[in-house]
Amino acid sequence: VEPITVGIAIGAASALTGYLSYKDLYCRFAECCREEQRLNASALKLELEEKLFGQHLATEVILKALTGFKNNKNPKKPLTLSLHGWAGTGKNFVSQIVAENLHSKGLKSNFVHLFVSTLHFPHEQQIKLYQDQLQGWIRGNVSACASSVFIFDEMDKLHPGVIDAIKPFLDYYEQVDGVSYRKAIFIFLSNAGGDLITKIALDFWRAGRKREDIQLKDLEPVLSVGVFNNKHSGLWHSGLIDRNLIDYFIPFLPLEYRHVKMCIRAEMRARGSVIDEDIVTRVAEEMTFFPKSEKIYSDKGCKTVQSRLDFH
Ligand SMILES: Nc1ncnc2c1ncn2[C@@H]1O[C@H](COP(=O)(O)OP(=O)(O)OP(=O)(O)O)[C@@H](O)[C@H]1O
Repeated sequence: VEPITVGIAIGAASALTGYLSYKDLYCRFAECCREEQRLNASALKLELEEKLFGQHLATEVILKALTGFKNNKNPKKPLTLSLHGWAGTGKNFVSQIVAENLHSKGLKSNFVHLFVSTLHFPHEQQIKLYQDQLQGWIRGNVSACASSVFIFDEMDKLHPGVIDAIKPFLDYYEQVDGVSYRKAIFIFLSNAGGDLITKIALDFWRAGRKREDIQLKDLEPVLSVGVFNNKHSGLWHSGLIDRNLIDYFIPFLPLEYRHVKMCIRAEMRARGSVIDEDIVTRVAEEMTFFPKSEKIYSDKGCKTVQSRLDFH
């Protein structure tokens, strides 16, 4: 008998004789919903600090919101986060990091669900159908796993009203039709409010103040009112805002030239390339910046960095 075969046999036997419970063993091979699993807050902090550039507010609020929520054994409502900002500033990127820290398979997990407005809810005439489907889908998934995560991308392209269908699930009810939604997490992504965020960032810049001095209180109230009154935010006159069901409005600041450079270096590192500062500068200089007079913020954030790098 080969030593390897013996090792496997011993491993299997010890597992079966009680070092690992049946559930542990099962969950090594199949994905399990572990509702009580704690969040590794320091790992999430490290990951956000290392990978997410130029977003001190988003990093701080996301960490605070998730640790508070996951440490609470008895939350009174699901966690709802609304992420706002210009294109390419990291909203999808952060959602992916958050998803991976909650369910290790991230967006591929059976317990993480991504809805894209233009893909899943494209027709204005079908709002009623979408509302029914959305309710059924969320009810089914939360019944199967209470700590399910739902991400709604392109909220600004969602017809007003669709999202209000899930309002009862986001409220302070202990149960709705026998299902508790209190451990679920809902994340909304939107470009709405990007103009308000940029204006405040620009005001700070013009006043010679540091970007890192912008505080949540400078932005959050403006953002919630702005989004509520914006017909194209997906949350126009929404009961979710009206009833204070959104826990955090999280601003993503527009990215500057130095952040774009950081994204380029990160992408080179991810590809296993040696970092060549000449290429970094060349790619960064190909990007376009606004406003016209000062050219501070990247029009597309870090969004086209990957494809531009292919040309160098
Ligand atoms: N702040 C950031 N820090 C690090 N990388 C970033 C950041 N913002 C964007 N990126 C990089 O750019 C890519 C595109 O960004 P992402 O898809 O997160 O933008 P977005 O804000 O969701 O844009 P949109 O509103 O257009 O959907 C990411 O996959 C990531 O590689």
